[in-house]
Amino acid sequence: MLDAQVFQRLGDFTLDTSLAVPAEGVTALFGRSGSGKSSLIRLIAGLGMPEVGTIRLGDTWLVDTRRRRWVPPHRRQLGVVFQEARLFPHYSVRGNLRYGMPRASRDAFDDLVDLLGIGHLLARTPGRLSGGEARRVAIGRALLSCPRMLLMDEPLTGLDGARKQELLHYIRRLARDTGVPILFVSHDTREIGALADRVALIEEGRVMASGPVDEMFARLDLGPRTGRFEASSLIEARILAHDQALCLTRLALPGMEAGEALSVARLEGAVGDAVRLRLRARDVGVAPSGAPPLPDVACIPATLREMGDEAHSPFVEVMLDVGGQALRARLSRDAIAQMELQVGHALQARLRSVTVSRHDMVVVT
Ligand SMILES: Nc1ncnc2c1ncn2[C@@H]1O[C@H](COP(=O)(O)OP(=O)(O)OP(=O)(O)O)[C@@H](O)[C@H]1O
Repeated sequence: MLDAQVFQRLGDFTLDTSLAVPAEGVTALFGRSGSGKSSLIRLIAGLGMPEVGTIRLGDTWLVDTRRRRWVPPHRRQLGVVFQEARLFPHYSVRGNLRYGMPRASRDAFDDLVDLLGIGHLLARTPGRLSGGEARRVAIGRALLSCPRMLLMDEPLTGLDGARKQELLHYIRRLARDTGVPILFVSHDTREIGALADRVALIEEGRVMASGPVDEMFARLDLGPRTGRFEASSLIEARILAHDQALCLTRLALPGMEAGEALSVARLEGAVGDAVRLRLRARDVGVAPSGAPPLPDVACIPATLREMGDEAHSPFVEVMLDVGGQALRARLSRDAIAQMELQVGHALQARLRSVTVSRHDMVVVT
């Protein structure tokens, strides 16, 4: 859908990369501070021009330096949302949303207002909105311009935990219900775990790996290179039951035996809904197959697929296969030696319920 190949020098920094964003879902552009995320997004949005390169959206050339082609930002059919909402302060929310809105969007107005939960804010001015509300309005305004793609540069930065969760929920709904593909810049693995379908990892001005989010989380080689990509896995679970009295939801994880469940804080979804779980490697333990159960600990039959080789560390990251999905665990060298673990061994993965917080779960259907 979007293909960019750009070269640009910015002082001592060089952006020299390719990026491909598919026509559906959420693609996260992830990298450390100073890796070139904003510079790349600016070139795509048309806020700068590469020295050399091409940017193509579907079959439309936005940039082709060899042919001296450069489409200005307002004609790129891209909706852009930045960290700060950049609303017009003297217009009401309704006025902000309608500003520059093409006729074609009139029918979509009510649905989008509904989808973003901003109906009760329409008469207010931006000064009377919370940070999260203002960003929802900014997203609405960007979408009402009928964009072919939405670019979001760290739209959740600076929001507190609850507002962040709320906005994450709305962005997920947008991606699912509007069909507009989203390119989302973030350096927060939680956000990426909750939102992204694909991840492009940028380092020193170059996208050095990209792929489906679960595969990217599962790559042992990416952890040390990115620093902040905290070792974790994304696992798709299903809601088995809710326990109102105990305020719990019971989840079935892939490969789990009948009767087993992981109990987590009560979730909103219905029985049978899929839940995306982000599990930190340090919270996953292993035990020999057939080891006795423990209260509040879920057991999943697993196979040891891969072992990391971080030298000079007391810990080793290992990759387990649970029901066909990849689960990362961080084990001490001591435990590995005592259990005589080797690739191919069958064992049990163990998860304590309390290690999975609300921020690590998102209902996806
Ligand atoms: N106009 C400019 N002139 C000189 N250097 C620049 C310019 N714009 C960006 N840079 C440098 O380019 C590098 C990449 O910056 P960029 O803002 O793209 O990084 P980023 O990944 O978005 O970082 P962050 O997560 O902190 O926002 C940085 O070293 C920055 O100092």
